Amino acid sequence: MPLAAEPVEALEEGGNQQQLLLATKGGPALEGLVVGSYCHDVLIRGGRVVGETLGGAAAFVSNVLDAASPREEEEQEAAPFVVVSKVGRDFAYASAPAPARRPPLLCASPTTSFHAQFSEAAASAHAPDRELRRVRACDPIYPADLPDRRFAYGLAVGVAGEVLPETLERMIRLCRAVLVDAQALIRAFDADGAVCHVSLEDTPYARLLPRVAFLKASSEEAPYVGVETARRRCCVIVTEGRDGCRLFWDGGEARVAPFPAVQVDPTGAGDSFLAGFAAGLLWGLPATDAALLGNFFGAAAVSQVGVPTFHPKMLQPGNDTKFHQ
Ligand SMILES: Nc1ncnc2c1ncn2[C@@H]1O[C@H](COP(=O)(O)OP(=O)(O)OP(=O)(O)O)[C@@H](O)[C@H]1O
Ligand SMILES: O[C@H]1[C@H](O)[C@@H](O)[C@H](O)[C@@H](O)[C@H]1O
Repeated sequence: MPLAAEPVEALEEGGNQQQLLLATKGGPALEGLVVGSYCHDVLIRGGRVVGETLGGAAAFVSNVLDAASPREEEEQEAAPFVVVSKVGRDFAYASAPAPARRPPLLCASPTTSFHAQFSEAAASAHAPDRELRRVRACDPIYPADLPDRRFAYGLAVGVAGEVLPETLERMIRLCRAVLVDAQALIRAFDADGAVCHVSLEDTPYARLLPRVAFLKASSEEAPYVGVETARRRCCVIVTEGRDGCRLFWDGGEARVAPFPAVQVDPTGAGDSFLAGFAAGLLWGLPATDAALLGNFFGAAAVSQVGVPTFHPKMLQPGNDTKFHQ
């Protein structure tokens, strides 16, 4: 499939409003561009550190895109996508599978690091179950850090404001269709590094929305995205934790059911969802079916601590799709 020289309208006109023209349809796999930094995650419960893991949406996304790429079992080749990520010399996970396959750019500043403070109270499906604090921040990702060539699709998945507006704009120019995680656009940090949100409309990213194919937000982020305005510019997906997700587009919406899971760590659920969704579109699925694949990977992510390990059998037909501890 030739790549468009200019950004194209990602949604088909008329007909199936949610079908993104991304699929390979049996042709060679299409190259993607994932932009967002790997980070260090420290998990804290009751004032005690209970885990230290590789984090950053780019790590979770890479993991899912590789797992979901259709390959012969004996073929060890990774899925075709590039990750543009920045870390410091203190980066502790250079040999973990995702960064080892797609190494980050090294900076003089330290690796972005988050402390996730989990509440003891059982969280509802839609309430935040952790407070995030950014304790260190690596450099932003600049437009010049992106490879100078065309990509079939792009995923803007910053965690700490590293995907600058001008970087997203360059992604839109380079990629035929761009999928964006709202957390890359609306996160702000108070004096202690606590994550808070700003209204998308008040950011320089807002004017780029009509050139974005899909915008994913968690239910906590959705009010800051302004779904009613955003859905007129692109397709908006709101993830609702254990309740699955909803898709909103201009003139319609759909709810997509979840997969049952035993949640042990919610980190990366949204990232894994978005990557599963993108993989579904690459498989040629309509958006609602792609969202079901997103729900599958979201459920898989919460069932393990940190970046999950997927067994190849998980994606085989007839697999029992319940995720247990
Ligand atoms: N407890 C759960 N059981 C089943 N599926 C879940 C559960 N939690 C999350 N998911 C799946 O993962 C998706 C994303 O989860 P969620 O809405 O919590 O995103 P998020 O808040 O962005 O996550 P995070 O910030 O932790 O990465 C959901 O739409 C759902 O498909
Ligand atoms: O590793 C996690 C993950 O990528 C989450 O999606 C993000 O919200 C956190 O900030 C990050 O620390």
